[in-house]
Amino acid sequence: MSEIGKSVRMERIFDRNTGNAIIIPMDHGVGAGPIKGLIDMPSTVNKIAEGGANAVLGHMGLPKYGHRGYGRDVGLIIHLSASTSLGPDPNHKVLVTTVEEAIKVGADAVSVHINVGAHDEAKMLQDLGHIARKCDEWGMPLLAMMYPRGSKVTSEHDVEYVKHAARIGAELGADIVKTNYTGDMDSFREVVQGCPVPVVIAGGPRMETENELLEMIYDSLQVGGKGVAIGRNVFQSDDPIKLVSRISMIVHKGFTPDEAMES
Ligand SMILES: CC(=O)[C@@H](O)[C@H](O)C[C@H](N)C(=O)O
Ligand SMILES: O=CC(=O)COP(=O)(O)O
Repeated sequence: MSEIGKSVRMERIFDRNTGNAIIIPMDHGVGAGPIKGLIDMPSTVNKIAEGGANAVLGHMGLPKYGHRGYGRDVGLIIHLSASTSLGPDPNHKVLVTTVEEAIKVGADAVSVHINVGAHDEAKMLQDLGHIARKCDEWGMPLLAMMYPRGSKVTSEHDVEYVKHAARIGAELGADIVKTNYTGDMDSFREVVQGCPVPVVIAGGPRMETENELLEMIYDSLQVGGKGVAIGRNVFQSDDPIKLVSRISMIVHKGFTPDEAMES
């Protein structure tokens, strides 16, 4: 029975025609505070929705303070993990919301953040397994943000670490994995081929140019990536509506970055 629920909800995150997704995380208010783009949440959500995003992702405060009650509908992913930049170890993510609480606010999916290689990796892995079981029980899709981070991780974009982190997410029950792009198509192909669930790429800090962002997105799709989960690069851009629409041309219509930029 719960498999039906997962299927129905997944279609609110992934376009049922293209099988790809544009997810815009807006959970930074916990980790980093009220940063640019996250002051007027309903307004930012509306720009993202009007641009053509499939879903927004955030903590419980997102529907509480960001629900619009108007405009184009988008999926809602409730983020269950948290840490802050003020804490002794921002890599130590703890669970602050339950799957049941996410259901009560209308979540179409939930997400957790796992830093593979971090000091508290063991607890985060336990949390991933626990939430995965709960999601299976409730028919709730689980997006796992799987980042290689820790004393043994020399580069967060190294394919050996990234593909390992992505595989962990799938094997421990995630329905979707979000992780870093590895910088080139050949290496990212290894990440996708080693992960049996859809992989979407993270954005990270602001890129120098919009074209650089669109190129990364386009390249990831050429080797099997299934979309994006990009926050700051979108909601801190000068024109989020325009940027999301360009990302949509690439993710859902197969445009090249040049074609999208010309639109
Ligand atoms: C911003 C929110 O958390 C909600 O409004 C979600 O976006 C859900 C709803 N589908 C919407 O599109 O407004
Ligand atoms: O939780 C944050 C994300 O999922 C990614 O946000 P970013 O701003 O694209 O790094």
